Amino acid sequence: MSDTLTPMMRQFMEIKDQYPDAMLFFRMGDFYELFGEDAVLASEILKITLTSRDKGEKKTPMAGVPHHALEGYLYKLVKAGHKAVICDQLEDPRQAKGIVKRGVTRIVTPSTIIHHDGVDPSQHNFLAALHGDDDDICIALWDLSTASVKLLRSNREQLADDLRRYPVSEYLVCRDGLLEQGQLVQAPQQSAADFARFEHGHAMALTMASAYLEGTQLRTVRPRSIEDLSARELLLMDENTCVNLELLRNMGGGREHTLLWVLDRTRTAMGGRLLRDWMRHPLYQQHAIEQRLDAVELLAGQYTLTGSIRDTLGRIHDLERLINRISLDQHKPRDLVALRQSLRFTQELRLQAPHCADSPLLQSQFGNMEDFTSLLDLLDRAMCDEPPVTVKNGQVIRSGYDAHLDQLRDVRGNARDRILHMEAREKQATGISSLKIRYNRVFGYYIEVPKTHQNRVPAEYIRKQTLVNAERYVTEAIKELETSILEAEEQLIPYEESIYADICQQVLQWFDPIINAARSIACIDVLSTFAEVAVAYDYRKPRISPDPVLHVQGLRHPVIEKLSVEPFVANDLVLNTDDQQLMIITGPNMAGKSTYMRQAALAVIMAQMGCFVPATEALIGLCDRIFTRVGASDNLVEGKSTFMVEMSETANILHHATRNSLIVIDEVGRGTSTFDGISIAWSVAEHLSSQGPIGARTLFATHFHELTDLERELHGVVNFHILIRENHGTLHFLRKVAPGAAPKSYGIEVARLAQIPLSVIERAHEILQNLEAREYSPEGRSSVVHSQDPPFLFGAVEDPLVEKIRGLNLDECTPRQALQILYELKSEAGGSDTSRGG
Ligand SMILES: Nc1ncnc2c1ncn2[C@@H]1O[C@H](COP(=O)(O)OP(=O)(O)OP(=O)(O)O)[C@@H](O)[C@H]1O
Repeated sequence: MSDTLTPMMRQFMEIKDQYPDAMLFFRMGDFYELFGEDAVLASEILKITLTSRDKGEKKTPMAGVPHHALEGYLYKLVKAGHKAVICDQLEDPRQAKGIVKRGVTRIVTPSTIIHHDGVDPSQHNFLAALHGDDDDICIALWDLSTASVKLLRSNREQLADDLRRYPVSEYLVCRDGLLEQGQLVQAPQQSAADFARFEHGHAMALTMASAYLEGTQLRTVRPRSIEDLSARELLLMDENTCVNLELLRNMGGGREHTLLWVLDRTRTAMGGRLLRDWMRHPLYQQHAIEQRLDAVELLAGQYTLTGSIRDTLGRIHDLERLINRISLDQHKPRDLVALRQSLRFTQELRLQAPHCADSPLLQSQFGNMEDFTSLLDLLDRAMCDEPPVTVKNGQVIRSGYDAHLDQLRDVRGNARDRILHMEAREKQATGISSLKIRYNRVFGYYIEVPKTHQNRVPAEYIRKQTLVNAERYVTEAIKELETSILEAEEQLIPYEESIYADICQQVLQWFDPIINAARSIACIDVLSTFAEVAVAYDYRKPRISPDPVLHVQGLRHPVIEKLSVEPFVANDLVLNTDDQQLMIITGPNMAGKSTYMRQAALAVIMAQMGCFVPATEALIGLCDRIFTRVGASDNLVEGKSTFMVEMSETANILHHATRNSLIVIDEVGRGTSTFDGISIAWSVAEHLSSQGPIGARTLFATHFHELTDLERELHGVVNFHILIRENHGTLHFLRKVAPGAAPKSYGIEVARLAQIPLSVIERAHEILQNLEAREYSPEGRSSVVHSQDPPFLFGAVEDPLVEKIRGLNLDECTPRQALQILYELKSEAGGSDTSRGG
């Protein structure tokens, strides 16, 4: 290290050397300063002024941010992919002998930023730790800001898909190659004792995550709740299905026009996060679902009660994150004020418990909220109403809370009065009316007497300084006064800080009750949101059945009915695993096939979340999984063609669906030749049918009319179509689903609607007639279905080979000639045998 460095820069370099890969924020007075390359980079990313430091060493670039604005800047840096190290002053600079002692207090990475400026209130912010081999990967998703963990299991094939569903901002892996963006960390030798109750893989993943977090927080970090999703009975949906149904995100990745967009009227941040959890993981347990539905029913039926519950909820801050910030020592005095307000309204919420006695779920949620009277009493007595941003500015603790603090404030606050009082006393005692008590930094307080009154100065005055026109003195009394004022000033802030820290400690004794209350508040928020939405949009309570049935009357699509300019047309739906197990749905493009099928899946998801459904009546048989094969979006990023995506999605369904699943197939086999496509669609339908190995409730939309023949072939397959009225070549979409197959496909009419040139439309009609002439056998059965005479797409064009065969006179051929002819024919047809004859 260079000898020319100042002691402070030497201290900086020593710390920086330990964290070469991070940007070091070095506390100096009211600023956090960055030096060297860190400063240059920070000035670019944070748009802050770059200056330079030029004290005894060569010029060093420097940039700084005010300490009170640190969190916002950290958030920006971390978002830009950097890691920040915070180095604080560990002692009061006024007390410091020589250079102020400094040390690293925390390290900030994407998953460890917990300040409200830096985290989305409606989302978790997870660190994902992965442990295991390709076949069995155990994952711990740890949200430091809420002290909660979710455990999942996955495998190599599904990993990316499983992780995509959660807001993860950092990944840890125990071995290379497990996940591309994962940071490699050393696998633990053994799991931490706290996690020993979990099975090995999860215990190891938890240990990896806790070691990493403790390394950033420089303190013990423990989760307060660990939920093992792999052990819960939940309705499973892969990420594809969530995207296809636009549950939380629309196809473009945004929140607009999703189911979440319709449902999210939560009033608290905690409720917002829980709603997303419930949407990702609807239940698969009749009793638990019914408990939620009963709670929603009670709330939906009591308008005034629910209104007042929701008003109260609206005043509760993010208790979960507040208490975690306090526990990780990253809080401001205003957080305690927010906590106080939130607890006050939590108390108010508790008063509603008796009105919710008929719902066991609501009762248990209210039961989990402790009485916070004594904590509130402490916060009321201790905390000012509007404390400043930091405790360093004082005025955080209310007067009357601590007698000594009041006394110190008194001494400082009354200093001016006491001086004026002393001045008046001295004037009177000496009879010098021009005597003044003044202050300067060299002498402190002193008495100034004009030269003209020197003869009246009492003997106990001690001369300190002579000016041209005046003399300055001190007295024992003035020294005492000064000492008490300065002492009070010096003691005041540290003393107030110590009281504040003590209050935080007392608050932390309530950590568990506050977290429990936060979770209950979240649950009450979501249930009352469901109630509000049910009333607002006329959703009804579904009945839940363990049998694989789906009977819905007047079913609507929750999103489209809100967006549609035309009145939404409701439809009925009956599905079971017996006589109506697989619905083949036909109808022109734009008729409403996708909408009808998606609304069925959404109704099941909503019901199993515990939400009422957009229907007049619904009997929902529990679904273990929902599968969708929808649309044909190229996944070029992953290098898969439209057809490949279609086929992988279909394969996934065929491998994993059970009799209790719900399957939505919106066309399959489109991205290949017609015959291949029909054949694939046909055999997929057979496999899914009740005669096949799966037999799940299935909605199957197709433009292949051939598939409607399945109704005659397989028990349980039923044709439905969407009604259309055709008037002089113009199509009217009636949106009504009716039994039977669509009479025709109307593709060309829809093409006309889309403004395809008339000449092309007319030619298409001609070609269609050609095709239709050959499509059906004389008995009216599809030729494709029965593999007789596959239709020629463009009329009867004779193959020259056929012509040649027809022209042969076999009676005049020797066997050798016949063989020769056969070789020739084969070679013309593209075969590779060589002729042996002459
Ligand atoms: N029941 C309904 N009531 C009112 N409008 C509807 C209804 N169903 C569908 N629509 C409207 O029609 C549009 C097209 O519907 P949808 O995408 O379901 O058609 P589709 O038959 O699946 O078409 P394609 O075969 O081209 O995929 C929807 O975006 C919606 O605006």
